[in-house]
Amino acid sequence: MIKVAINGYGTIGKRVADAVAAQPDMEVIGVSKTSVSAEAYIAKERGFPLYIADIEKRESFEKAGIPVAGDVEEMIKKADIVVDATPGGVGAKNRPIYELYKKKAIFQGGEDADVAEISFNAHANYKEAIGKQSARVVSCNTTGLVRVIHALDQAFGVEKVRAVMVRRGGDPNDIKRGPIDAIVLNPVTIPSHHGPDVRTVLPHINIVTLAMIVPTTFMHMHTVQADLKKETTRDAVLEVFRSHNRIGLVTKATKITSNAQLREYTQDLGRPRTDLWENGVFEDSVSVLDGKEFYCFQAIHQEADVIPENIDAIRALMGTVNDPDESIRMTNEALGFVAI
Ligand SMILES: NC(=O)C1=CN([C@@H]2O[C@H](COP(=O)(O)OP(=O)(O)OC[C@H]3O[C@@H](n4cnc5c(N)ncnc54)[C@H](OP(=O)(O)O)[C@@H]3O)[C@@H](O)[C@H]2O)C=CC1
Ligand SMILES: O=C(OP(=O)(O)O)[C@H](O)COP(=O)(O)O
Repeated sequence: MIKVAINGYGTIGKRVADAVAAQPDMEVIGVSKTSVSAEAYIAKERGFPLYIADIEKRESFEKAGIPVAGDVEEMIKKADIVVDATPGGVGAKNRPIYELYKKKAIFQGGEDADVAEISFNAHANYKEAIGKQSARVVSCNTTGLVRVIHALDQAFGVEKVRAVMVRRGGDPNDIKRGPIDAIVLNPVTIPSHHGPDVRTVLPHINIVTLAMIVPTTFMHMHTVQADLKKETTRDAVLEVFRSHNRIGLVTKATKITSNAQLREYTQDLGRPRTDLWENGVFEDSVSVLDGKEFYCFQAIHQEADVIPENIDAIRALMGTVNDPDESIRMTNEALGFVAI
């Protein structure tokens, strides 16, 4: 069993912990926080040993009825691999301790690309990540873009991509950013950082992205346009998406045309935390004009789509599964999901 520590038991960390616990070949040996909050009680309820960044705070946790297993350094020593899910930029500050104890480490998209040896997406570069000491799972928007661009590139070749990220203003529980009532060009300059971030995984892709932030919390929404190298048809593209295990299709029959309705749908499907781990491509939006111009809308659940990628990154770095398709299958099966 791979011993996994999750350093940062927050929006992403708590989802990664549950996903690790569901896998047949790995276990959570500890999670960490800096202060008592709701997630500390969830970690206790799940039976995950809780470690804390500042051991001086042990009394505050124990007064709150939360047992403390030790400090973060002790957790790191016990692990084979650490998933760092601390706030953006904190991961880079934690890297030296992972290096000190020679622990493999997975970072998240809020870190700069140079935090790790490779920027990771299971479908795009799992084999290049095998055995590496560190990886950065690219952020939710980049994960969503890489999945659809890589699928199109493999099937038809991609000349260039132009995409717009309409990003959520904050996560549902992230009241620090609300209430929100504005459409913020973010950044107002073009391109946004997403294009260069896609190229950390797919360096050959000619891509320009634009981004803004809007008053919603449920999911991001992308418009994706790609010039394909080979002539194709809408049906052929839909077939590629239908056969991809992390690209879902929001079908015409559901009458879903928004992130809110899609969240309701994942809730009714019984997904844990209503998580949409796959891309939510709107079937009716999939278009191929003049045989080579591809367009679509896709919803990206920011809290969820990076979670299976973290699991596959664990297997790749640990070198326990060399076939990306086998790892992806194991991960999806253990999470109990088939792409919508
Ligand atoms: N939220 C999202 O939609 C997405 C986030 N990401 C990326 O994932 C990473 C984590 O983001 P997110 O989960 O939203 O962040 P959260 O703020 O939800 O969680 C951060 C967690 O890290 C803990 N923490 C903070 N500092 C330390 C420290 N020094 N040592 C140990 N633990 C610490 C916090 O504990 P405490 O609360 O007790 O302080 C909290 O549990 C970021 O890089 C982000 O960019 C990527 C895709 C989507
Ligand atoms: O939108 C996201 O990152 P990205 O736009 O850099 O891909 C993630 O959801 C994290 O966003 P946040 O930094 O607003 O929490």
